Order: sequence, then structure tokens, then C-alpha cells
Amino acid sequence: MSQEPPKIKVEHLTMAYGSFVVMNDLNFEIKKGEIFVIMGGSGCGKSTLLKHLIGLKDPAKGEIYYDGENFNHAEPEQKLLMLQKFGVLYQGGALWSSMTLAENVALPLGEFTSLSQKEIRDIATLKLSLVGLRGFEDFYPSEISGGMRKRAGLARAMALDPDVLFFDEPSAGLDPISSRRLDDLILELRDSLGATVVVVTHELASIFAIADKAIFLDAATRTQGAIGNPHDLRDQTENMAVRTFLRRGEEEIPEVV
Ligand SMILES: Nc1ncnc2c1ncn2[C@@H]1O[C@H](COP(=O)(O)OP(=O)(O)OP(=O)(O)O)[C@@H](O)[C@H]1O
Repeated sequence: MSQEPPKIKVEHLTMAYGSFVVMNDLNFEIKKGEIFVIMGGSGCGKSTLLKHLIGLKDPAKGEIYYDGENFNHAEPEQKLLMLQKFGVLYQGGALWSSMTLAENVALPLGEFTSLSQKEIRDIATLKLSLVGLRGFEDFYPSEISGGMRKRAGLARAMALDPDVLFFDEPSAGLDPISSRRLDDLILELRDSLGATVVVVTHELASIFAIADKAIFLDAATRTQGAIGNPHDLRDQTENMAVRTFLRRGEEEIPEVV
């Protein structure tokens, strides 16, 4: 019986800026529909790994596969098709301030599809309603809260019905309640759309709330510390750096659900 390849497979990935090696020999797989968290302390290489996964940076060594296909060695046309299946939510939400929320969400649809203006507007309205922003289509980013801006950014990331959604520090700058709502939304969207989700974060509450699987990038050893479900890692891993990170530096298990 043929087995479906993992959605994402990373093999012997070494990441570097010139001669400065950020991480050596990363190896992991992400299954379709999984929420995968990239975690670790400040400066360990989380954003750099995200950049490799979305094609903004090439590996110094190693390979990245999507659905069994080599991403870095794909022909340009093939690579473009692969890139169109990604939805990315950058740290600041990165909305255009001079455009309404509907116009922001419509932007990738206008660029990459041949849909009519009416169809584009309908899809923008639908995507905004999926993130709880029905009725806010004609608002400008400056007229809504930080949490709402993140959700609008998410609606835009979902405009082209991506297979894989990437989030760079989604809770950065949000208060704990908005952050929790965003976590709930990420879980809901994964369940309803079946998308695979990759999240960069160092927020413990988010890690425990959303991750099926997490990788710890260890800045001290410059390679992956451990990989697995964060609850299991917190309780069972022998790796002290991972344990300390997930226990917030304390021997007692922190009160997070
Ligand atoms: N463009 C660059 N050129 C050279 N070095 C870089 C560049 N971008 C990042 N670095 C270095 O690579 C390392 C990893 O950076 P990266 O931003 O990936 O870490 P991070 O884990 O995402 O950090 P943070 O949690 O603080 O955002 C750091 O030492 C950083 O200084």
C-alpha cells in the first residue's frame, strides 16, 4: 500500500548567513493537518527556519520537501505553484494602511487569479467572516484593534486557500486575551480547513494550547534539542535545555493548559 508523503520533510538542513552557521543538521517531518511549532530562545534561529520553509532563504546544506517534492531544486514554474499554496502571516500583520480590510484581503486574489471584481469582493467578505470580522470590510487597519489586525492578516493569508499556513510570532504585541483568541482561531481553522500550520513562537501558553508537535532549536548546541508533543516533552524529555525552556526555568511544571 502506498503511503502519503509528509506534508513537509526537512532533511539534514544547515542554515547559515555567510560563514555564520545558525543551526546544523535539522531533521523533521510535518504531517498534513498538523500544527507544528518552532520554539526556542531569542536569536536561536526560529525566523530563519521559517524563511527557509517559505523559500526566502536557501539552505547552506540539506533539503526541504513538500508532498515528497524537492522544494529547493524545483523548476521555477513548479516552485511558483508550490509557493502559491503557502499562506503567511508576518509578525506585524503587514496590512497596507491605505487600503480597507476587504481591499487588503483582495490583493492576492487580484494578483494571482482571474476572478471578477464581484467574486473577489465576495471571497474577501467570506475570509473576513471566517476570522470574526464580518461587517468590518470597509474599515482601515488604523480603525481596529491589534488583535483584529492580526485576524485580518490571517484572512489575507488564507485568501488563496493555502495548504500550509505559516505564522511568525502571532501573539507578539497582543494582550493575553487577544492572544488566546488567536490561538483558538488557529485551532478552529486547522479543524475546519484541514490546513497544515507552522507557527514560530516562544510563548509557552500558545505552545501548550496549539502544538501537536514542536521542535526546540537549541542556541547552545546549534541544532535541534528535541521534537515531540510539548506536554510529553515537558514531562518526559531528558534534554535539560528543552525541559528548562518548557518549565520556564523552574523545576515545578508551570500552570498552563
Ligand atoms: N540577515 C541576517 N544576516 C546575518 N545574521 C542574521 C540575519 N538574520 C538573523 N541573523 C542572525 O541569525 C541568528 C538567528 O536569528 P533569527 O532571527 O532566526 O532568530 P529567532 O530565534 O527568530 O530570534 P527572535 O526570537 O529574537 O526573533 C541570530 O544570531 C541573528 O543575529
